[in-house]
Amino acid sequence: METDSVKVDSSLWVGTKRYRAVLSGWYFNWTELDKKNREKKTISVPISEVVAVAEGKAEVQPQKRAEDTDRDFTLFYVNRTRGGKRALWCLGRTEFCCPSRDLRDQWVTQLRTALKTHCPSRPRRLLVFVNPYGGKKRAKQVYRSLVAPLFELAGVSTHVVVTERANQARDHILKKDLTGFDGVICVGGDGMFSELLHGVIGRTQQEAGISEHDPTVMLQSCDLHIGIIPAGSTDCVCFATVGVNDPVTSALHIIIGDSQPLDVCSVHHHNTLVRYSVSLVGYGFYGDVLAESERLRWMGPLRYDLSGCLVYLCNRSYEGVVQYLPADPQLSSPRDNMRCLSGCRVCSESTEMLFPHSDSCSSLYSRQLSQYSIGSEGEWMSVEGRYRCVSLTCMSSSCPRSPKGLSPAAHLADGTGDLILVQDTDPLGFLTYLHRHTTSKDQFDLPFVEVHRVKAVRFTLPPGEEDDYHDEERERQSITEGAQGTPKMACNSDVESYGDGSQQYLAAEQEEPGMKDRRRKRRNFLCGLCCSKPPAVSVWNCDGELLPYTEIFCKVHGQLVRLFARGIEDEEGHEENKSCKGRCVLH
Ligand SMILES: CCCCCCCCCCCCC/C=C/[C@@H](O)[C@H](COP(=O)(O)O)NC(C)=O
Ligand SMILES: Nc1ncnc2c1ncn2[C@@H]1O[C@H](COP(=O)(O)OP(=O)(O)O)[C@@H](O)[C@H]1O
Ligand SMILES: [Ca+2]
Repeated sequence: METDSVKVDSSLWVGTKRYRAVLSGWYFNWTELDKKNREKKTISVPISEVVAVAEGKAEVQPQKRAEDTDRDFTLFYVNRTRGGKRALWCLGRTEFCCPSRDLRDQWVTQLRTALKTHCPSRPRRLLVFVNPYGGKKRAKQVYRSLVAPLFELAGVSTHVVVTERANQARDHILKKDLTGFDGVICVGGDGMFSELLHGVIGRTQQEAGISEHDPTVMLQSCDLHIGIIPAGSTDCVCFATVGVNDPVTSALHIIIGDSQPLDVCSVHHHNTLVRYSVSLVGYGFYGDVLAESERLRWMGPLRYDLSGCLVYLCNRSYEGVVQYLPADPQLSSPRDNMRCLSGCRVCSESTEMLFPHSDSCSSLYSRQLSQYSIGSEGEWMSVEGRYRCVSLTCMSSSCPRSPKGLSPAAHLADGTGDLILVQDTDPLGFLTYLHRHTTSKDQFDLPFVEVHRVKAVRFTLPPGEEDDYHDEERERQSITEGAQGTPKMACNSDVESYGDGSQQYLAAEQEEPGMKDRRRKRRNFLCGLCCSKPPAVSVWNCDGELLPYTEIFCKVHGQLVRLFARGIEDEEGHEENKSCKGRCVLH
């Protein structure tokens, strides 16, 4: 077959030694001397992981570019090393010296041709949003020092926007001309990623003429890829889709054009879309932790540790009615210990059901497909009780704080989410549950914890349970109504239409000034430690944003968006590359 034919086969100097090098089809293989143990070893780099080929003895930093010698060329490629437990990617660099200039030109031309032939889907132009406000407030510096030089080396052009306000990135993607961009990049944390997610999904539905407010609608999957350069506090989405929150690793996944489909959960209140989520929709503990942490943002990532302790000490639980639509248990289960790794079988089988190639549906296929559309089948289940936390996660939600994640066997792209119900229990029991997120012990193997793989969830308050948050909300509405005379339904107050007909959703943080303060006061745990009447109602944490509603309907949309990633690589699968250690440049 043409692609397996040898393109170039010659001897080349690598360092002071001359060995054979072969470029054939998908791989560039060469031999070099391992300096450490002074023995020959063969390096094999897939063309798909070549970052750049440069004439001469080239360097990454433009200012250090060496002179162009006419018989040398430099190869830059993905090199895997170890960073603790996780496989980090870094930029490998090897200089080759050819016997003649012609042979050098032949190598460079053939390598560049192979790149173009085998990697047509690599991004050439990216729209980059940098959030100077999130995490340790180092996003600009991280981008400038670690990422921009790699994009330049790889010939990727960028338009960089350093945001000046919340939701600027979302609004830009929703309304500006995106012609010519092959992807959008978030330099920040989960909250910043969520802005790009809302922009890309909203834009795609706008262009497809689909109303996002209809909870039963099948959303159009989005082609514009999203990349994440981790520079936030939790960086859960990056960690769960790449396996590590390292800017260079993520930049290399973006450059080589990896593509990882991702499930997205839509959150509705009555007939209004409130938010989308890819990691956590959490009520109770995680909601209270987020609410409390907003006050402590000046602490950076540590704010979650302090607010986690404060919320834990308040020992709160909340009444709720949870209805859920179970996914097909024959396909997978949250307890089957099948971690979702790069090339995951469960996710690739779901692809067949979510996006069939053939029109003719086999009976099995049509039965399985139906499980992905809500409403026409399946039995809704309903439970009611008092819960420490109710969490819905479309993925493992692993993060540096919890390397296994909220649900270790959840899948990135299988069209389902895992619903975790932690019933009210004694403080020690709940601490055990939380602590197991940081150990290898099974956090679901506790009597007060249940987990279900689901396609949809509805949360409501038990009849008669007062929802003081909604009372405040209605009070706010009546004030607004008085002022404007036009009745504003609670569920429409979050939708404000712009002249161009596009609908913007006022995310929680854009609600009326003062509402957040009232909510925070109600939730302020320092005073709450002693307050006699704890709030009956918690608040929802949706990927790091607080939701302005308690009663919500969540639905999982399989593989709705795509990230520049490939899932978590199984460390064992790349033994041979460990020997490349120490050849990395640009730390
Ligand atoms: C006694 C030991 C306690 C350890 C508890 C470990 C809990 C694991 C927490 C995992 C949370 C993963 C879900 C991610 C949510 C993010 O979207 C959100 C916002 O992330 P961002 O700050 O925007 O990067 N972060 C939080 C903590 O709500
Ligand atoms: N320039 C800005 N000023 C203030 N807030 C911003 C800005 N840019 C983005 N944001 C908001 O900051 C929030 C937190 O950003 P994120 O990058 O997730 O940091 P962290 O991980 O620390 O929460 C996001 O919800 C985003 O909407
Ligand atoms: Ca999933």
